[in-house]
Amino acid sequence: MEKIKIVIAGPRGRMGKEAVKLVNETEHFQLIAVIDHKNDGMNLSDLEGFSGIVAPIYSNLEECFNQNQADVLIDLTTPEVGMYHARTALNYGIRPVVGTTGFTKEDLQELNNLCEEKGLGCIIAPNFAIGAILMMKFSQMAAKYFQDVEIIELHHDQKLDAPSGTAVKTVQMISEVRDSKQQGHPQEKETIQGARGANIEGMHVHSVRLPGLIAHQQVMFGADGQTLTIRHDSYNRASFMSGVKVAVESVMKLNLFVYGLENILE
Ligand SMILES: NC(=O)c1ccc[n+]([C@@H]2O[C@H](COP(=O)([O-])OP(=O)(O)OC[C@H]3O[C@@H](n4cnc5c(N)ncnc54)[C@H](O)[C@@H]3O)[C@@H](O)[C@H]2O)c1
Ligand SMILES: O=C(O)C1=N[C@H](C(=O)O)CCC1
Repeated sequence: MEKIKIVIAGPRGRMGKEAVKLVNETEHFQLIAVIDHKNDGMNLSDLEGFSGIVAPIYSNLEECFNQNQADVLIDLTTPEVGMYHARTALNYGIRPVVGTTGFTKEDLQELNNLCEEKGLGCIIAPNFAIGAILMMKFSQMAAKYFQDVEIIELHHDQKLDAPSGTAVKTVQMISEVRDSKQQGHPQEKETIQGARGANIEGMHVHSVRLPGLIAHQQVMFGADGQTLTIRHDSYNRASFMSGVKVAVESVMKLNLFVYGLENILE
């Protein structure tokens, strides 16, 4: 079987390190280069923690793509950088698998259009953990029967974006089945701004940031005399890697834009 040639952007990050390990340990994957805004011209194997993992380091994405024939770009960086990387990859005929969160609706639309124009696949996955995908799907199922919902997402305190990509995706999935509803008391007033969290499509999203956490979300539904809580917890970043693997394998067979791993899992 021909190996899938992969470039990873953000290899020294918390997720990037796990992705390097995954690609390095997967027989039909080949790490051909990495994108890092530091260490340009060095080799990954020269850096602490990557002993024996040979891949040239580029700070310039175009230079990397001009010098290496990649199939897939895995991006695990920051929203602005990730958007630029995904757009550039598609322009080079390379399929992006993006775990980076914080993309806007306009960003997603732009990538969708670019995929159509180029006839290429691209996967944007706000959460790669299979359990998180199920948590979102179960929440979507529950929302058919419970209209009142609040989302509490909890992450480590080094996270840059709020609300989380998973929370935004959960709102989107629930709004596909939930009639619009103004929740809470019609005359409710925040005496301190932000007390009710973010309001996305009429659903309140509360973002908790604490050291000790990794990635967690609970979706709470309420109805007369009962509540239902659906919760998922990631306790380490290895929990995301089976999803990254599936996404890389799937994107090679795709010629369209996919937002959310639930769309490719069987
Ligand atoms: N989809 C998922 O399942 C999932 C899971 C965890 C994290 N995330 C998201 O992935 C992203 C990364 O998370 P993290 O915890 O690894 O963050 P991190 O801060 O540990 O890593 C980000 C890395 O990006 C690098 N970087 C920044 N600018 C760059 C550039 N121009 N070129 C190359 N590299 C650059 C940084 O040096 C850093 O090493 C975040 O957006 C986070 O929300 C998604
Ligand atoms: O660590 C993070 O940052 C995570 N971000 C994702 C999100 O924004 O939903 C989910 C997984 C961890």
